[in-house]
Amino acid sequence: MWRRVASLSSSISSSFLAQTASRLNTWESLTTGIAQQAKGVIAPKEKTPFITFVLGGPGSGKGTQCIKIVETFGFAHLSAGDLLRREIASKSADGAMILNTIKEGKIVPSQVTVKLIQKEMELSDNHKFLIDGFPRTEENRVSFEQILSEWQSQIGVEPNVVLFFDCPEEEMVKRVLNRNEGRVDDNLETIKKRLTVFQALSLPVINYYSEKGKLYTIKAIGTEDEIFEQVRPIFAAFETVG
Ligand SMILES: Nc1ncnc2c1ncn2[C@@H]1O[C@H](COP(=O)(O)OP(=O)(O)OP(=O)(O)O)[C@@H](O)[C@H]1O
Ligand SMILES: Nc1ccn([C@H]2C[C@H](O)[C@@H](COP(=O)(O)O)O2)c(=O)n1
Ligand SMILES: [Mg+2]
Repeated sequence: MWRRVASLSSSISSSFLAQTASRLNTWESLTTGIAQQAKGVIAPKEKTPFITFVLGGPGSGKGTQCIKIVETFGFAHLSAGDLLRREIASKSADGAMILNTIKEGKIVPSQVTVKLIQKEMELSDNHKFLIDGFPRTEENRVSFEQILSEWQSQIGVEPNVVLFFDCPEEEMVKRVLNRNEGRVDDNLETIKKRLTVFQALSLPVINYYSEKGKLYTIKAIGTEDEIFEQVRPIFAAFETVG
């Protein structure tokens, strides 16, 4: 059940949580018996959320494969990096800090990133979420789980699926340097820092989900289509169950 069980997190504004509470209560009422009686006419928002985290080093192909997953399985794609870049572009209060952090190849404080992700989830009409490039650190992971744990929800505090695109470093570097999208972090100096951060801070998160039995490791070399053929059966299996 989507129910408030604890005091509100100090890191998230009360008005934001009030909006979320209202939305989640809607989900609660509609995912109970009443909704089941109305089977067949349930709008996507009324379904239990299905959360996929998409992890992997810089240039491992997360964004590329997310596009294919969206096309094939109808997920909403929330890229943490894209949300942060949008903050920079909109010149928001955190924009300058985010830009400097990204240029340095470091990780933006979790409260900033989690807030952006939560807002997008709340605004989405979809119930299936691909959260790309998040959680990048244990701090990211715990921060997101804390938000979820404040609600006694049907989804618990964990993602349904965690994808890990496992790619050799030299291939990731090659891809990032060829990306040509004008990103401030697509240069050799920043990539080296991002790879160090990935090893030190992101691999522990990947190991955590491996121990939880949530991790699906994809060998991220070969053509985009070949890689997607490893991804497809993971979601196809959930479609059959759901
Ligand atoms: N299988 C592949 N073979 C060759 N190039 C690829 C492959 N998959 C993606 N690319 C290219 O590599 C670059 C990086 O891919 P993508 O942006 O999807 O990576 P990412 O994991 O999202 O990286 P980041 O974490 O930096 O956002 C892009 O230019 C993309 O077109
Ligand atoms: N959870 C996250 C995700 C991203 N960032 C910052 C740091 C990354 O280098 C940059 C780009 O992300 P990408 O597009 O490669 O997924 O954004 C972060 O701080 N925290
Ligand atoms: Mg990406």
